[in-house]
Amino acid sequence: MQPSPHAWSAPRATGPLDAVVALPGSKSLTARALVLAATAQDATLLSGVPRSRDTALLLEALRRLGASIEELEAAAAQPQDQGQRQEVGQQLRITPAPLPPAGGLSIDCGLAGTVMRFIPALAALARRPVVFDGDEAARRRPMRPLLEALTSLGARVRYLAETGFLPVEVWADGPGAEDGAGAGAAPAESGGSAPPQQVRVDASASSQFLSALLLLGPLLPRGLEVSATGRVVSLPHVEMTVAALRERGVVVEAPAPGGPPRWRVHPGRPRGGQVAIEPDLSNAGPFLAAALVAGGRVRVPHWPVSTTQAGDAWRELLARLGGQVVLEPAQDGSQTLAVTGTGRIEGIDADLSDLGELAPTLAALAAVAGHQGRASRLRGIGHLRGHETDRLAALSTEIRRLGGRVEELDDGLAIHPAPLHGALLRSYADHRMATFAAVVGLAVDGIELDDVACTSKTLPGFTGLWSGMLSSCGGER
Ligand SMILES: O=C(O)C1=C[C@@H](OP(=O)(O)O)[C@@H](O)[C@H](O)C1
Ligand SMILES: C=C(OP(=O)(O)O)C(=O)O
Repeated sequence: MQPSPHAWSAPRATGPLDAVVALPGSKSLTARALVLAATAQDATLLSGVPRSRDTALLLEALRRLGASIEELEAAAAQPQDQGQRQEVGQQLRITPAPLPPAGGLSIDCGLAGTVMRFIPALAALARRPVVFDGDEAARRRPMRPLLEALTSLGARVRYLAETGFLPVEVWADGPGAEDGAGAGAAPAESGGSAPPQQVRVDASASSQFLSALLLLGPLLPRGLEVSATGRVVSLPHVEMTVAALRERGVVVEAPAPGGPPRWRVHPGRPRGGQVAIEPDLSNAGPFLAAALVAGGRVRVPHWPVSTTQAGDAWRELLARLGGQVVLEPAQDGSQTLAVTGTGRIEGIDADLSDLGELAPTLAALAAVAGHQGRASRLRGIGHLRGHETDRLAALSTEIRRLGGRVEELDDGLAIHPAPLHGALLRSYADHRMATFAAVVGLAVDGIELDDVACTSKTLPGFTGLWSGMLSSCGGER
Protein backbone atom coordinates (compact mmCIF):
# COMPACT_ATOMS: atom_id res chain seq x y z
CA MET A 1 0.00 0.00 0.00
CA GLN A 2 1.36 3.47 -0.91
CA PRO A 3 1.34 5.85 2.08
CA SER A 4 -1.15 8.72 1.61
CA PRO A 5 0.44 12.16 1.66
CA HIS A 6 -1.82 13.71 4.35
CA ALA A 7 -2.56 10.65 6.42
CA TRP A 8 -1.02 9.78 9.79
CA SER A 9 0.88 6.49 9.77
CA ALA A 10 -0.01 4.69 12.97
CA PRO A 11 3.25 3.45 14.50
CA ARG A 12 3.72 -0.31 14.89
CA ALA A 13 5.15 -1.39 18.24
CA THR A 14 8.63 -2.86 17.84
CA GLY A 15 8.86 -4.51 21.24
CA PRO A 16 7.41 -4.52 24.77
CA LEU A 17 6.61 -1.10 26.21
CA ASP A 18 7.78 0.41 29.47
CA ALA A 19 6.17 3.83 29.57
CA VAL A 20 4.70 6.36 31.96
CA VAL A 21 1.95 8.48 30.39
CA ALA A 22 0.66 11.57 32.24
CA LEU A 23 -2.74 12.41 30.81
CA PRO A 24 -4.55 15.74 30.43
CA GLY A 25 -7.60 16.42 32.62
CA SER A 26 -11.02 14.84 32.20
CA LYS A 27 -13.28 16.69 29.78
CA SER A 28 -16.37 15.48 31.65
CA LEU A 29 -15.20 16.63 35.10
CA THR A 30 -14.06 19.90 33.52
CA ALA A 31 -17.44 20.50 31.89
CA ARG A 32 -19.29 20.12 35.17
CA ALA A 33 -16.75 22.19 37.11
CA LEU A 34 -16.95 25.00 34.54
CA VAL A 35 -20.75 25.15 34.41
CA LEU A 36 -20.94 25.11 38.22
CA ALA A 37 -18.21 27.78 38.45
CA ALA A 38 -19.99 30.02 35.95
CA THR A 39 -23.23 29.82 37.93
CA ALA A 40 -21.66 29.93 41.41
CA GLN A 41 -22.03 32.48 44.21
CA ASP A 42 -18.33 33.36 44.10
CA ALA A 43 -15.11 32.71 42.18
CA THR A 44 -13.63 29.29 41.45
CA LEU A 45 -9.98 28.37 40.93
CA LEU A 46 -9.75 25.42 38.60
CA SER A 47 -6.55 23.48 37.89
CA GLY A 48 -5.74 20.68 35.46
CA VAL A 49 -8.11 21.98 32.76
CA PRO A 50 -7.32 20.30 29.41
CA ARG A 51 -6.38 22.47 26.43
CA SER A 52 -8.79 20.57 24.23
CA ARG A 53 -11.34 21.68 21.67
CA ASP A 54 -14.41 20.66 23.71
CA THR A 55 -13.14 22.61 26.70
CA ALA A 56 -12.18 25.66 24.60
CA LEU A 57 -15.71 25.73 23.16
CA LEU A 58 -17.24 25.48 26.62
CA LEU A 59 -15.02 28.28 27.94
CA GLU A 60 -16.06 30.51 25.05
CA ALA A 61 -19.74 29.67 25.57
CA LEU A 62 -19.55 30.59 29.27
CA ARG A 63 -17.68 33.82 28.48
CA ARG A 64 -20.46 34.74 26.07
CA LEU A 65 -23.03 34.08 28.79
CA GLY A 66 -21.15 36.61 30.93
CA ALA A 67 -18.63 34.63 33.02
CA SER A 68 -15.17 36.10 33.33
CA ILE A 69 -12.46 33.48 32.84
CA GLU A 70 -8.82 34.27 33.37
CA GLU A 71 -5.87 31.94 32.77
CA LEU A 72 -3.39 32.12 35.64
CA GLU A 73 0.32 31.62 35.66
CA ALA A 74 0.96 28.14 37.03
CA ALA A 75 2.78 29.49 40.11
CA ALA A 76 -0.10 31.77 41.11
CA ALA A 77 -2.62 29.00 41.03
CA GLN A 78 -1.19 26.02 42.87
CA PRO A 79 -4.03 24.04 44.43
CA GLN A 80 -3.68 23.31 48.14
CA ASP A 81 -2.91 19.65 47.59
CA GLN A 82 -0.39 20.45 44.91
CA GLY A 83 2.26 18.34 46.63
CA GLN A 84 0.21 15.29 45.77
CA ARG A 85 -0.75 16.10 42.20
CA GLN A 86 1.05 17.15 39.08
CA GLU A 87 -1.69 18.60 36.97
CA VAL A 88 -1.12 18.97 33.29
CA GLY A 89 -3.19 21.77 31.81
CA GLN A 90 -4.53 25.21 32.44
CA GLN A 91 -5.19 26.94 35.73
CA LEU A 92 -8.24 29.19 35.51
CA ARG A 93 -10.01 31.69 37.71
CA ILE A 94 -13.72 31.82 36.91
CA THR A 95 -15.85 34.70 38.11
CA PRO A 96 -19.52 33.79 37.73
CA ALA A 97 -21.85 35.23 35.13
CA PRO A 98 -24.80 37.36 36.20
CA LEU A 99 -28.02 35.34 36.27
CA PRO A 100 -30.30 35.27 34.42
CA PRO A 101 -28.05 35.69 31.35
CA ALA A 102 -28.84 38.52 28.98
CA GLY A 103 -28.97 36.35 25.85
CA GLY A 104 -28.97 37.72 22.31
CA LEU A 105 -25.90 35.76 21.32
CA SER A 106 -24.76 32.69 19.45
CA ILE A 107 -22.83 29.68 20.72
CA ASP A 108 -20.64 27.34 18.68
CA CYS A 109 -20.97 23.82 20.12
CA GLY A 110 -18.42 22.27 17.75
CA LEU A 111 -19.03 18.55 18.16
CA ALA A 112 -19.09 18.67 21.96
CA GLY A 113 -22.05 16.87 23.54
CA THR A 114 -21.39 18.65 26.83
CA VAL A 115 -21.63 22.10 25.20
CA MET A 116 -24.68 21.32 23.08
CA ARG A 117 -26.58 19.82 26.06
CA PHE A 118 -25.34 21.71 29.16
CA ILE A 119 -25.41 25.28 27.79
CA PRO A 120 -28.97 25.29 26.33
CA ALA A 121 -30.14 24.43 29.86
CA LEU A 122 -28.55 27.70 31.06
CA ALA A 123 -29.95 29.55 28.05
CA ALA A 124 -33.41 28.51 29.23
CA LEU A 125 -32.96 31.34 31.78
CA ALA A 126 -31.80 33.95 29.22
CA ARG A 127 -33.76 37.11 28.60
CA ARG A 128 -33.23 36.97 24.84
CA PRO A 129 -32.68 34.10 22.38
CA VAL A 130 -29.39 32.23 22.38
CA VAL A 131 -28.60 30.52 19.08
CA PHE A 132 -26.83 27.15 19.20
CA ASP A 133 -25.12 25.53 16.25
CA GLY A 134 -22.08 23.33 15.69
CA ASP A 135 -20.15 21.19 13.24
CA GLU A 136 -22.05 19.47 10.47
CA ALA A 137 -21.89 16.21 12.44
CA ALA A 138 -23.27 18.00 15.51
CA ARG A 139 -26.47 18.69 13.58
CA ARG A 140 -27.14 14.93 13.59
CA ARG A 141 -26.75 14.44 17.36
CA PRO A 142 -29.97 14.04 19.39
CA MET A 143 -31.26 17.12 21.24
CA ARG A 144 -35.01 16.77 21.30
CA PRO A 145 -35.61 15.10 24.72
CA LEU A 146 -33.65 17.87 26.44
CA LEU A 147 -35.31 20.67 24.48
CA GLU A 148 -38.77 19.25 25.17
CA ALA A 149 -37.93 19.08 28.87
CA LEU A 150 -36.79 22.72 28.82
CA THR A 151 -39.99 23.71 27.00
CA SER A 152 -42.07 21.97 29.64
CA LEU A 153 -40.22 24.07 32.25
CA GLY A 154 -41.28 27.28 30.51
CA ALA A 155 -38.35 27.88 28.14
CA ARG A 156 -38.87 28.77 24.51
CA VAL A 157 -37.23 26.69 21.81
CA ARG A 158 -37.21 27.46 18.10
CA TYR A 159 -35.71 24.99 15.64
CA LEU A 160 -33.87 26.82 12.87
CA ALA A 161 -33.60 23.81 10.52
CA GLU A 162 -34.71 20.27 11.31
CA THR A 163 -37.00 19.72 14.31
CA GLY A 164 -35.15 18.06 17.17
CA PHE A 165 -31.66 19.05 16.03
CA LEU A 166 -29.22 21.96 15.96
CA PRO A 167 -29.33 24.79 14.99
CA VAL A 168 -31.78 25.96 17.59
CA GLU A 169 -32.68 29.06 19.58
CA VAL A 170 -33.36 28.80 23.32
CA TRP A 171 -34.46 31.48 25.75
CA ALA A 172 -36.76 32.13 28.68
CA ASP A 173 -40.41 32.69 28.01
CA GLY A 174 -41.69 36.23 28.33
CA PRO A 175 -43.06 37.94 31.43
CA GLY A 176 -45.45 35.62 33.18
CA ALA A 177 -42.99 32.76 33.40
CA GLU A 178 -42.74 33.51 37.07
CA ASP A 179 -41.66 30.27 38.47
CA GLY A 180 -39.79 28.30 35.93
CA ALA A 181 -36.95 28.58 33.53
CA GLY A 182 -38.57 31.81 32.44
CA ALA A 183 -37.39 35.39 32.32
CA GLY A 184 -39.22 36.01 35.58
CA ALA A 185 -37.24 33.36 37.38
CA ALA A 186 -34.89 34.89 39.90
CA PRO A 187 -31.65 33.05 40.53
CA ALA A 188 -32.19 30.86 43.52
CA GLU A 189 -31.07 31.66 47.02
CA SER A 190 -30.20 28.72 49.20
CA GLY A 191 -32.89 26.95 51.15
CA GLY A 192 -36.55 26.94 50.27
CA SER A 193 -39.14 24.40 51.35
CA ALA A 194 -41.65 24.92 48.50
CA PRO A 195 -42.10 21.84 46.29
CA PRO A 196 -39.68 21.76 43.37
CA GLN A 197 -40.61 22.14 39.74
CA GLN A 198 -40.89 18.79 38.06
CA VAL A 199 -39.69 17.61 34.69
CA ARG A 200 -39.48 14.31 32.86
CA VAL A 201 -36.79 13.42 30.36
CA ASP A 202 -36.02 10.43 28.20
CA ALA A 203 -32.30 9.83 28.75
CA SER A 204 -32.05 6.64 26.68
CA ALA A 205 -30.21 8.43 23.87
CA SER A 206 -27.86 10.39 26.13
CA SER A 207 -27.26 10.84 29.84
CA GLN A 208 -26.25 14.42 29.03
CA PHE A 209 -29.94 15.44 28.86
CA LEU A 210 -30.31 14.42 32.47
CA SER A 211 -27.01 15.99 33.55
CA ALA A 212 -27.98 19.28 31.86
CA LEU A 213 -31.25 19.45 33.81
CA LEU A 214 -29.50 18.56 37.08
CA LEU A 215 -27.03 21.43 36.50
CA LEU A 216 -29.95 23.81 35.87
CA GLY A 217 -31.78 22.60 38.99
CA PRO A 218 -30.07 24.71 41.69
CA LEU A 219 -30.69 27.89 39.69
CA LEU A 220 -34.47 27.53 39.72
CA PRO A 221 -36.27 29.24 42.61
CA ARG A 222 -37.81 26.02 43.92
CA GLY A 223 -35.16 23.63 42.63
CA LEU A 224 -36.02 20.80 40.29
CA GLU A 225 -37.20 17.21 40.44
CA VAL A 226 -36.06 15.29 37.35
CA SER A 227 -37.60 11.92 36.47
CA ALA A 228 -36.03 9.77 33.80
CA THR A 229 -38.38 7.90 31.51
CA GLY A 230 -36.94 4.79 29.91
CA ARG A 231 -33.45 3.41 30.34
CA VAL A 232 -30.71 5.80 31.50
CA VAL A 233 -27.47 5.22 29.59
CA SER A 234 -24.01 6.18 30.88
CA LEU A 235 -25.23 6.29 34.49
CA PRO A 236 -21.73 7.00 35.93
CA HIS A 237 -21.83 10.34 34.11
CA VAL A 238 -25.07 11.22 35.92
CA GLU A 239 -23.46 10.19 39.20
CA MET A 240 -20.53 12.42 38.28
CA THR A 241 -22.94 15.36 37.86
CA VAL A 242 -24.58 14.65 41.22
CA ALA A 243 -21.18 14.39 42.94
CA ALA A 244 -19.99 17.65 41.33
CA LEU A 245 -23.14 19.47 42.51
CA ARG A 246 -22.77 18.12 46.04
CA GLU A 247 -19.07 19.05 46.17
CA ARG A 248 -20.16 22.63 45.45
CA GLY A 249 -22.67 22.53 48.32
CA VAL A 250 -25.84 21.85 46.32
CA VAL A 251 -28.25 19.45 48.00
CA VAL A 252 -29.21 16.61 45.66
CA GLU A 253 -31.40 13.62 46.47
CA ALA A 254 -30.49 10.73 44.18
CA PRO A 255 -32.62 7.63 43.54
CA ALA A 256 -32.35 4.79 46.03
CA PRO A 257 -30.97 1.57 44.51
CA GLY A 258 -33.87 -0.11 42.70
CA GLY A 259 -36.10 2.93 43.33
CA PRO A 260 -37.71 5.17 40.71
CA PRO A 261 -35.12 7.06 38.60
CA ARG A 262 -35.86 10.46 40.15
CA TRP A 263 -33.42 13.13 41.27
CA ARG A 264 -34.30 16.18 43.37
CA VAL A 265 -32.00 19.19 43.23
CA HIS A 266 -32.57 21.82 45.92
CA PRO A 267 -32.29 25.52 45.06
CA GLY A 268 -29.17 27.53 45.89
CA ARG A 269 -26.27 28.71 43.82
CA PRO A 270 -23.21 26.41 43.94
CA ARG A 271 -20.18 27.45 46.00
CA GLY A 272 -16.96 28.57 44.37
CA GLY A 273 -13.59 27.49 45.75
CA GLN A 274 -10.77 25.31 44.46
CA VAL A 275 -11.24 22.38 42.15
CA ALA A 276 -8.51 20.12 40.74
CA ILE A 277 -9.49 18.10 37.68
CA GLU A 278 -8.51 14.41 37.64
CA PRO A 279 -6.67 12.94 34.63
CA ASP A 280 -9.02 11.73 31.89
CA LEU A 281 -9.43 8.01 32.59
CA SER A 282 -11.42 7.36 29.41
CA ASN A 283 -8.51 8.77 27.44
CA ALA A 284 -6.15 6.58 29.47
CA GLY A 285 -7.78 3.66 27.64
CA PRO A 286 -5.82 3.63 24.37
CA PHE A 287 -2.50 3.96 26.24
CA LEU A 288 -3.28 1.19 28.73
CA ALA A 289 -4.63 -0.94 25.86
CA ALA A 290 -1.25 -0.49 24.16
CA ALA A 291 0.38 -2.57 26.92
CA LEU A 292 -1.94 -5.46 26.06
CA VAL A 293 -1.33 -5.17 22.31
CA ALA A 294 2.43 -4.50 22.32
CA GLY A 295 3.26 -6.35 25.51
CA GLY A 296 5.17 -4.72 28.36
CA ARG A 297 3.91 -2.15 30.82
CA VAL A 298 2.17 1.24 30.65
CA ARG A 299 1.70 3.32 33.80
CA VAL A 300 -0.68 6.22 34.31
CA PRO A 301 0.19 8.40 37.32
CA HIS A 302 -2.36 10.16 39.57
CA TRP A 303 -5.02 7.50 39.10
CA PRO A 304 -7.71 8.75 41.51
CA VAL A 305 -8.30 6.79 44.71
CA SER A 306 -12.02 7.20 44.23
CA THR A 307 -13.72 8.65 41.19
CA THR A 308 -16.99 8.89 39.30
CA GLN A 309 -15.20 8.61 35.94
CA ALA A 310 -16.43 5.76 33.74
CA GLY A 311 -12.80 5.10 32.75
CA ASP A 312 -12.07 3.62 36.18
CA ALA A 313 -13.69 0.50 34.68
CA TRP A 314 -10.49 -0.04 32.64
CA ARG A 315 -9.08 -1.81 35.69
CA GLU A 316 -11.66 -4.57 35.42
CA LEU A 317 -12.01 -4.60 31.62
CA LEU A 318 -8.28 -4.81 30.88
CA ALA A 319 -7.89 -7.63 33.39
CA ARG A 320 -10.68 -9.53 31.59
CA LEU A 321 -8.86 -8.96 28.30
CA GLY A 322 -5.71 -10.59 29.67
CA GLY A 323 -3.84 -7.69 31.27
CA GLN A 324 -2.29 -7.62 34.69
CA VAL A 325 -3.60 -4.55 36.46
CA VAL A 326 -2.00 -3.12 39.59
CA LEU A 327 -2.50 0.12 41.53
CA GLU A 328 0.89 1.20 42.84
CA PRO A 329 1.30 3.70 45.69
CA ALA A 330 3.52 6.62 44.66
CA GLN A 331 5.92 8.43 46.99
CA ASP A 332 3.81 11.61 46.97
CA GLY A 333 0.77 9.73 48.31
CA SER A 334 -0.98 9.42 44.95
CA GLN A 335 -1.36 6.15 43.08
CA THR A 336 -0.29 4.98 39.65
CA LEU A 337 -2.18 2.45 37.55
CA ALA A 338 0.17 -0.09 35.97
CA VAL A 339 -1.09 -2.38 33.21
CA THR A 340 1.13 -5.18 31.93
CA GLY A 341 0.38 -7.31 28.88
CA THR A 342 1.90 -10.06 26.79
CA GLY A 343 0.58 -9.24 23.34
CA ARG A 344 -2.09 -11.93 23.65
CA ILE A 345 -5.61 -10.48 23.95
CA GLU A 346 -8.57 -12.47 25.26
CA GLY A 347 -11.99 -12.04 23.66
CA ILE A 348 -14.63 -10.29 25.76
CA ASP A 349 -18.41 -10.23 26.12
CA ALA A 350 -19.29 -6.96 27.86
CA ASP A 351 -22.38 -4.88 28.60
CA LEU A 352 -21.20 -1.30 28.06
CA SER A 353 -24.48 0.56 28.64
CA ASP A 354 -22.80 2.45 31.50
CA LEU A 355 -19.47 2.79 29.69
CA GLY A 356 -20.29 3.73 26.10
CA GLU A 357 -17.34 6.08 25.60
CA LEU A 358 -14.94 3.18 26.25
CA ALA A 359 -16.41 1.14 23.39
CA PRO A 360 -14.18 2.28 20.48
CA THR A 361 -10.99 1.35 22.37
CA LEU A 362 -12.54 -1.96 23.43
CA ALA A 363 -13.52 -2.56 19.81
CA ALA A 364 -9.87 -2.04 18.82
CA LEU A 365 -8.78 -4.62 21.40
CA ALA A 366 -11.55 -6.96 20.24
CA ALA A 367 -10.43 -6.55 16.62
CA VAL A 368 -6.85 -7.44 17.60
CA ALA A 369 -8.21 -10.40 19.64
CA GLY A 370 -10.10 -11.42 16.48
CA HIS A 371 -6.83 -11.17 14.50
CA GLN A 372 -5.47 -13.67 17.02
CA GLY A 373 -8.50 -15.98 16.62
CA ARG A 374 -10.81 -14.93 19.47
CA ALA A 375 -14.39 -13.58 19.31
CA SER A 376 -15.93 -10.67 21.28
CA ARG A 377 -19.27 -9.05 21.77
CA LEU A 378 -19.93 -5.48 22.94
CA ARG A 379 -23.53 -4.92 24.11
CA GLY A 380 -25.81 -2.18 25.46
CA ILE A 381 -24.47 0.57 23.21
CA GLY A 382 -27.20 1.33 20.66
CA HIS A 383 -26.97 4.97 21.82
CA LEU A 384 -23.48 5.22 20.28
CA ARG A 385 -25.32 5.87 16.99
CA GLY A 386 -25.86 9.42 18.33
CA HIS A 387 -22.27 10.07 19.40
CA GLU A 388 -19.70 12.11 17.40
CA THR A 389 -20.57 9.83 14.51
CA ASP A 390 -22.72 6.70 14.33
CA ARG A 391 -20.01 4.73 16.12
CA LEU A 392 -21.56 1.30 15.51
CA ALA A 393 -21.61 1.94 11.76
CA ALA A 394 -18.15 3.55 11.80
CA LEU A 395 -16.55 0.74 13.81
CA SER A 396 -18.16 -1.94 11.61
CA THR A 397 -17.02 -0.18 8.44
CA GLU A 398 -13.46 0.30 9.65
CA ILE A 399 -13.09 -3.23 11.05
CA ARG A 400 -14.26 -4.58 7.67
CA ARG A 401 -11.82 -2.27 5.90
CA LEU A 402 -9.07 -3.99 7.94
CA GLY A 403 -10.25 -7.41 6.73
CA GLY A 404 -12.02 -8.16 10.04
CA ARG A 405 -15.42 -9.82 10.45
CA VAL A 406 -18.00 -7.88 12.38
CA GLU A 407 -21.78 -7.85 12.77
CA GLU A 408 -23.58 -4.65 13.63
CA LEU A 409 -26.30 -5.61 16.12
CA ASP A 410 -29.25 -3.53 17.35
CA ASP A 411 -27.42 -2.71 20.54
CA GLY A 412 -23.77 -3.38 19.78
CA LEU A 413 -21.15 -5.29 17.84
CA ALA A 414 -20.14 -8.93 17.46
CA ILE A 415 -16.51 -9.21 16.36
CA HIS A 416 -15.52 -12.59 14.92
CA PRO A 417 -12.06 -14.10 14.44
CA ALA A 418 -10.39 -12.93 11.21
CA PRO A 419 -6.87 -11.81 10.30
CA LEU A 420 -6.40 -8.05 9.80
CA HIS A 421 -4.35 -6.18 7.21
CA GLY A 422 -3.20 -2.62 6.68
CA ALA A 423 -5.64 0.03 5.42
CA LEU A 424 -6.27 3.75 5.28
CA LEU A 425 -8.87 4.23 8.05
CA ARG A 426 -11.37 7.05 8.49
CA SER A 427 -11.83 9.00 11.70
CA TYR A 428 -15.24 10.58 10.93
CA ALA A 429 -14.01 13.62 12.96
CA ASP A 430 -14.34 11.34 16.00
CA HIS A 431 -11.43 11.39 18.46
CA ARG A 432 -12.22 7.88 19.64
CA MET A 433 -12.25 6.48 16.07
CA ALA A 434 -8.76 8.00 15.70
CA THR A 435 -7.47 6.28 18.83
CA PHE A 436 -9.17 3.05 17.66
CA ALA A 437 -6.88 3.19 14.59
CA ALA A 438 -3.81 3.93 16.73
CA VAL A 439 -4.40 0.87 18.95
CA VAL A 440 -4.94 -1.48 15.97
CA GLY A 441 -1.87 0.05 14.29
CA LEU A 442 0.36 -1.22 17.09
CA ALA A 443 -0.35 -4.80 15.96
CA VAL A 444 -0.96 -4.51 12.22
CA ASP A 445 1.43 -3.18 9.57
CA GLY A 446 0.35 -0.36 7.28
CA ILE A 447 -2.43 1.33 9.27
CA GLU A 448 -2.99 4.93 8.23
CA LEU A 449 -5.57 7.43 9.42
CA ASP A 450 -7.09 10.27 7.42
CA ASP A 451 -7.36 12.79 10.29
CA VAL A 452 -5.48 12.33 13.53
CA ALA A 453 -5.98 16.03 14.41
CA CYS A 454 -9.54 15.31 15.58
CA THR A 455 -8.02 13.80 18.75
CA SER A 456 -7.74 17.41 19.97
CA LYS A 457 -11.46 17.18 20.79
CA THR A 458 -10.51 15.84 24.22
CA LEU A 459 -6.88 14.73 24.06
CA PRO A 460 -4.49 17.55 23.21
CA GLY A 461 -1.04 16.40 22.08
CA PHE A 462 -2.16 12.85 21.30
CA THR A 463 0.47 12.04 18.65
CA GLY A 464 3.29 13.28 20.89
CA LEU A 465 2.05 11.25 23.86
CA TRP A 466 1.65 8.19 21.61
CA SER A 467 5.14 8.37 20.12
CA GLY A 468 6.58 9.20 23.56
CA MET A 469 5.02 5.99 24.85
CA LEU A 470 6.39 4.02 21.90
CA SER A 471 9.90 5.40 22.28
CA SER A 472 10.06 3.28 25.45
CA CYS A 473 10.16 0.16 23.27
CA GLY A 474 13.04 1.49 21.23
CA GLY A 475 11.03 3.51 18.74
CA GLU A 476 8.31 3.03 16.20
CA ARG A 477 8.11 1.56 12.79
O1 LIG B 1 -21.72 13.95 30.44
C1 LIG B 1 -20.63 13.63 29.92
O2 LIG B 1 -19.57 14.23 30.15
C2 LIG B 1 -20.62 12.48 29.00
C3 LIG B 1 -21.66 11.57 29.02
C4 LIG B 1 -21.69 10.39 28.11
O3 LIG B 1 -22.57 10.71 27.07
P1 LIG B 1 -23.80 9.76 26.59
O4 LIG B 1 -24.67 9.56 27.76
O5 LIG B 1 -24.41 10.55 25.50
O6 LIG B 1 -23.16 8.49 26.13
C5 LIG B 1 -20.32 10.08 27.54
O7 LIG B 1 -20.42 9.09 26.54
C6 LIG B 1 -19.68 11.34 26.99
O8 LIG B 1 -18.45 11.06 26.42
C7 LIG B 1 -19.46 12.34 28.10
C1 LIG C 1 -19.46 10.73 23.34
C2 LIG C 1 -18.40 11.52 23.59
O1 LIG C 1 -18.38 12.86 23.67
P1 LIG C 1 -19.50 13.99 23.84
O2 LIG C 1 -19.18 14.67 25.14
O3 LIG C 1 -19.30 14.91 22.68
O4 LIG C 1 -20.85 13.31 23.85
C3 LIG C 1 -17.06 10.92 23.80
O5 LIG C 1 -16.13 11.68 24.18
O6 LIG C 1 -16.87 9.71 23.61
